[in-house]
Amino acid sequence: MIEVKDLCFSRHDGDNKHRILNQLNLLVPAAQHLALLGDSGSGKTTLLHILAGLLQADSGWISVNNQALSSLNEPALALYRRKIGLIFQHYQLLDCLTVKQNILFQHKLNFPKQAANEFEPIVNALGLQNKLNTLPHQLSGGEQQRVGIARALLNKPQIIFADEPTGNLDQKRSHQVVKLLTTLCRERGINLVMVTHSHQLTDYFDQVKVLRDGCFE
Ligand SMILES: Nc1ncnc2c1ncn2[C@@H]1O[C@H](COP(=O)(O)OP(=O)(O)OP(=O)(O)O)[C@@H](O)[C@H]1O
Repeated sequence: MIEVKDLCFSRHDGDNKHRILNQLNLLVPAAQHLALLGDSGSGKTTLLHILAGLLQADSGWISVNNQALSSLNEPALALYRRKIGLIFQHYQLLDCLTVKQNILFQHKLNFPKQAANEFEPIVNALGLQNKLNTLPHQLSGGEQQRVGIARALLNKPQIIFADEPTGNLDQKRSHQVVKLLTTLCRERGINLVMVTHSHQLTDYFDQVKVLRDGCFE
């Protein structure tokens, strides 16, 4: 569950202060899925980064699974970030590693002593079983994004934040990827917050919010 109250965040551009998020409120109940829309520059990525513990809010209150983010010190924040999955528009795969190595990489870093038991079911669900020894540049955009989703899911995240994961895909592939992502998250009870520019993809979500002038419409 994600709760946000009166969240404010500004960027400084020289002497100018630019308010990006202004008294923002949000509630995403446990296991629910939120689609986050808004014009370019409206602050979607900024909000995602604050919720992921990558940026610090100026003021306001954020609670994720009953844990107040502002109360976490740096080691606790690092632990928090381990429990979330991040999916990016540009996939962020390591080009010198195979698909299998890419999917396992973060799990090995986060849980060096644990077996990746979910590897096979996740790879099969995403239809990647025949691509495991392939390098990322030999894959289509949709396939690369499925590798990004597999990598995020393997860490057994409580929450996934996805920043325009279909930004580089055509309409058909976008629907395939979002359908897979939402289905796999639902099966696992994972909260999902996905930034998108596409209103056509919002049918897969429980909630749709549009950012404008620093708060939701
Ligand atoms: N590192 C930064 N330094 C200064 N300003 C920034 C920085 N990153 C983003 N901004 C500004 O903050 C505002 C919100 O940016 P953000 O990336 O959150 O928007 P967005 O809604 O995700 O946009 P898009 O849909 O184009 O990705 C924009 O005006 C942007 O120019």
